Amino acid sequence: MTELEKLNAGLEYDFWDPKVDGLKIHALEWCRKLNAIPMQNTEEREAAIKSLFSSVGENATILPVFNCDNGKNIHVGKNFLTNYNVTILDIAPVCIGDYVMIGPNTLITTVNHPISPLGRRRHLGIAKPVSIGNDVWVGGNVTILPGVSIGNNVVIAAGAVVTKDIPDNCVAGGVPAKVIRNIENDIKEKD
Ligand SMILES: CC(=O)SCCNC(=O)CCNC(=O)[C@H](O)C(C)(C)COP(=O)(O)OP(=O)(O)OC[C@H]1O[C@@H](n2cnc3c(N)ncnc32)[C@H](O)[C@@H]1OP(=O)(O)O
Repeated sequence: MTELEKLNAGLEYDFWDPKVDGLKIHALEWCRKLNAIPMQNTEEREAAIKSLFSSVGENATILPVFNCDNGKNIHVGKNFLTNYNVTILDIAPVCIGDYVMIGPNTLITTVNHPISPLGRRRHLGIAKPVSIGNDVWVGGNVTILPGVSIGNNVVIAAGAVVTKDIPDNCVAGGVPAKVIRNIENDIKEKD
């Protein structure tokens, strides 16, 4: 198996492998372009977001500085908003629904490194997908860890570290994040 095949199979891979490392080039180039486009050039920014991501719905707003690791592993629905300094390490797929807002300085990471120092000296990584449902507000300074699924109609409180799945219809917060309270979904068909 090549290192890329191992990565895509969810196995440990060598992140120094040139083909694995090469995935960053597209992201670095398009993040640099997107971050440099003035905010008032809406159409140019939307075109850059489309080039950066695998898929994105209408009305995407991404404030600078945005960074990601591949871009083509990011799938986003409509009405997506990220505030300043959001980072998505999309070594594995990151699937985000409709009407999702992400607060400043938030990190979504799909990648872990071994706990063993020998594994880290061998530059091993392991990637697991992250998914976020519809109508989710992720507050500022949140960290979402590899393999986590967040349901629909969820608020992640500022500063949370989300280590495990979060169900639908709740506010979750803390380190590690736990459900703080359940909330109603007041969305109707016409909304
Ligand atoms: C897209 C953007 O740009 S977002 C802009 C950036 N803004 C932010 O990041 C703000 C995020 N907002 C928060 O974190 C808010 O505290 C909210 C939305 C989670 C408040 O949610 P509510 O359900 O109304 O919480 P409420 O204020 O009633 O507090 C409920 C409990 O949760 C606790 N709590 C509230 N916020 C947090 C938090 N960030 N972390 C941990 N616990 C929290 C409260 O202390 C309280 O605990 P208690 O019952 O023991 O007293």
